Amino acid sequence: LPTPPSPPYNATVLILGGGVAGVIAARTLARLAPSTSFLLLEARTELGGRLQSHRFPGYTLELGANWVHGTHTLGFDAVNPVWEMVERWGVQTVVSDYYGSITTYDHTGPVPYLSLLNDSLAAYATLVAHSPALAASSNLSSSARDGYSSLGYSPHTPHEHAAEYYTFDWEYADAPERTSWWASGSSTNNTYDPTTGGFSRTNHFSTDPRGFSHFLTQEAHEFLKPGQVVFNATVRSVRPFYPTASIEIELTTGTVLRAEYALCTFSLGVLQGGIRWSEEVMPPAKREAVRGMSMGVFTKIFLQFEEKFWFDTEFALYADPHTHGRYPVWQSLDHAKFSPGSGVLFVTVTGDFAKRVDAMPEEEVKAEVLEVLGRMYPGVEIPEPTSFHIPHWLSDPLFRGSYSNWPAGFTRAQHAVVRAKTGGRGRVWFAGEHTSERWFVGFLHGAYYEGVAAAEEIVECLRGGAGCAEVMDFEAL
Ligand SMILES: Cc1cc2nc3c(=O)[nH]c(=O)nc-3n(C[C@H](O)[C@H](O)[C@H](O)COP(=O)(O)OP(=O)(O)OC[C@H]3O[C@@H](n4cnc5c(N)ncnc54)[C@H](O)[C@@H]3O)c2cc1C
Repeated sequence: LPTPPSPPYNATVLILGGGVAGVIAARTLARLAPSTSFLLLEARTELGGRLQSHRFPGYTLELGANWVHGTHTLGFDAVNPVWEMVERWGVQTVVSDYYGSITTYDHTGPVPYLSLLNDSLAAYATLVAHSPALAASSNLSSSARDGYSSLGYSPHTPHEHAAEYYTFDWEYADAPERTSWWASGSSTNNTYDPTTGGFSRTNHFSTDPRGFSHFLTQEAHEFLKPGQVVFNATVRSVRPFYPTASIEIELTTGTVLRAEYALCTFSLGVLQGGIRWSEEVMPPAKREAVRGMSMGVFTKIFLQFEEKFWFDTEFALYADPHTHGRYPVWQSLDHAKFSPGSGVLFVTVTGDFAKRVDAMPEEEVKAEVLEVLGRMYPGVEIPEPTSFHIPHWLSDPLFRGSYSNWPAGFTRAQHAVVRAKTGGRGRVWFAGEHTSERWFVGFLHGAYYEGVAAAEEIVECLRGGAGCAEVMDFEAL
């Protein structure tokens, strides 16, 4: 049995947030230091964080993460740990055919421009292939747009812009102008290229009616003991507790919890503006670095119709004549591979356009989406959808965006500050998708590895090792 914490502590370690990073950190603590008491605090009533689903009649929709990006390549060692859990718990997935199953449209209806998509894919492949050389030359400040331009790729027409959007913005949730060339390439290679330590080039899409989060909740059920998780626990402030040089967490209910150590796994968006931090926990240099990174917005808009009237491919790309990123990427779930007969279709928006959509009344968004469908299908009277749903990741105070993006000009040193532990004597660790340098584009596997790494350091610290000692000198920054 775990040793009870000595008064005045509620636990030796408080884990803040029950997404992938928090749950996997808890699992790591339970495995490596089973006698250590910990409490996982989560504002919602379930685990999963940005793994969240919603039901339409007969179909489970993934509002957040939907894909395992990269699995495993035969003959190579690297295996995506999320893929291992997905396989272990029998989560249903199918391979997404991003480039082989797509129909192209513009405002006049179906228009063939797949060759432009292939050009943009080739440009993207060259862009990411250059990232190791950039890292070696320490030339890390260029944007992906600088990279494209220097490689001779520059889209001009709406079709070319749509093709570039599909290969870039749709992944990074932001535009090439605002995204680091080096970091986007490095994260892509570390995920997809087995020859540079990545997993594989396949993307598996969850179709599990229990929700994609099933793998994480099952993993949690296996090791979490009653009383180790507190739901409906929304953290309001994090500060040191001086009498014993430990950490004090105040919930929005006014309840105060104390622990020797804390691990904060809240999203970058929440770190940027959702919590009252004491200066010891969020020194000015760290606050500045946190603000310097950006939180992308990736919003899927779901529609269900009585019956399907659209493309038979998995994906469709729409090129708007005037506005870049206006309802560009469409996915059909009423497809033989997914859920035939479901009548479900969704469109994804990102970046500035997604920010606009997040702030609009849903009826207006619906009207715009139906208007675009009308342009894609000029001869079809577009029916009223029977169900419609938009997740609001940006305005949700528990996330404040979808996943982090590494801006052009943001340095590795600044990122190290975002990740660094604080609290005077190293009492608060930070982990989550945004703290992963190797897999920064908000990947589930980045969150996983960061949860493991932070918990391992805490265990080292508990054992009296170096984990506690090495605290960054923020004053010197
Ligand atoms: C729309 C969308 C699509 C995505 N698609 C993919 C994909 O296909 N594949 C992929 O690999 N990744 C994808 N991602 C990214 C992936 O979901 C994240 O990288 C990952 O889930 C982050 O896990 P985390 O533990 O770092 O953070 P989170 O999941 O955000 O966990 C943090 C937890 O802290 C809780 N919390 C926040 N504030 C407080 C507070 N004040 N008090 C208490 N609790 C609080 C939250 O409720 C949450 O449960 C997507 C994300 C989104 C939003």
